Amino acid sequence: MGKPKIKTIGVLTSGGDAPAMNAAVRAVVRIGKERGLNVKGIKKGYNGLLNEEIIDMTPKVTADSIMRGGTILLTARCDEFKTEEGQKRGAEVCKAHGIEGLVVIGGDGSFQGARKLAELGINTIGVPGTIDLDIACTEYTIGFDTAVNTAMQAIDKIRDTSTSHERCSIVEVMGRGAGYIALWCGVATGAEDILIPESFDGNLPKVEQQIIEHLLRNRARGKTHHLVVNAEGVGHSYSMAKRIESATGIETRATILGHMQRGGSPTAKDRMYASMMGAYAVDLLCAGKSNRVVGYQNGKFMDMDIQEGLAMTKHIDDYQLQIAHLLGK
Ligand SMILES: Nc1ncnc2c1ncn2[C@@H]1O[C@H](COP(=O)(O)OP(=O)(O)OP(=O)(O)O)[C@@H](O)[C@H]1O
Ligand SMILES: O=P(O)(O)OC[C@H]1O[C@](O)(CO)[C@@H](O)[C@@H]1O
Ligand SMILES: [Mg+2]
Repeated sequence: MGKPKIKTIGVLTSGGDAPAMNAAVRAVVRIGKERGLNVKGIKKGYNGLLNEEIIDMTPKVTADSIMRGGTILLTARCDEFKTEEGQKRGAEVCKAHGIEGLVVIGGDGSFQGARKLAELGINTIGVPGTIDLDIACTEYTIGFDTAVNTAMQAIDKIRDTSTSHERCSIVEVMGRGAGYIALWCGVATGAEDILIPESFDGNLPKVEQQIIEHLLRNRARGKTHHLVVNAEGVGHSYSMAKRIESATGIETRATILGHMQRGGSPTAKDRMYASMMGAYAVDLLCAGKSNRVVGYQNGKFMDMDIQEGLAMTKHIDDYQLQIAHLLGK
């Protein structure tokens, strides 16, 4: 690889944190150094950019971070950056600190900000970091694998006690408007019902009635537990539990797993893919690229225009849905 034209790049994490964001940051720092670049770390996402919370990144700063959850750069959501003034100021801060290229590790919202910075002359590359897996241009996002495994382990535990008490349990998992975490956890824990926003038409009484009938059928067959994995995009787990209990007389409990799904030591897959994606982003910047998002498709890391990537829509595979349903029957 020839000598890159740019000398200094920045890296930030934005939106909800995701396990293995640290691996991506570490790769940006180490591969950046390898390519002869200065690397600056911007703390607290776009918030820290606007407040100029910028530090020099050396391999020492990222030492002992690859196995840690969260993000050593901290993260935030920043409404000011959604405004034109905020974005202009962000680009000015980059220029004032000599940051010619920027790696933004975050979700779809963060990529909107990255696109604006690219329009304002900062070479910007997005790296998909979100547990939700809700970015259409990539089959993998940093943190999803760890989050699914964390949620799966929690649900296994709930299933133990639910079976002992012969209860019905509803477990609500994260994912925002996407049902990937629910689908994966549901299949992986042998859930009887999996509720995801992609196949939810808004008719809650209908869904509850289906669960009630399924639960009663299973009880008649002698099944001692009934596990429902519900995506937060469907929600209403507590009220659902109350209505199921009063309709069936079977004790029903709801658990919302919440932020524990975003923490914890990342899986090997997340560490590996995040490392590759962080490195890939640096190499795109070295090649003079901007306004690109790194992805993983058909077994390969790739990149595409951010706008194009954001315009794509993602669908949960029909076959997977159908099989998930049959497995829980
Ligand atoms: N339209 C936009 N224009 C500019 N910046 C944006 C835009 N939308 C979001 N951002 C910036 O990106 C930040 C993170 O966005 P958001 O809260 O949607 O999370 P995300 O990156 O999608 O990650 P996750 O969904 O995993 O939490 C926002 O707080 C804001 O600073
Ligand atoms: O941490 P916050 O701001 O409550 O955001 C929670 C949201 O962030 C995510 O964890 C990641 O996008 C979603 O699954 C969830 O809806
Ligand atoms: Mg998002």
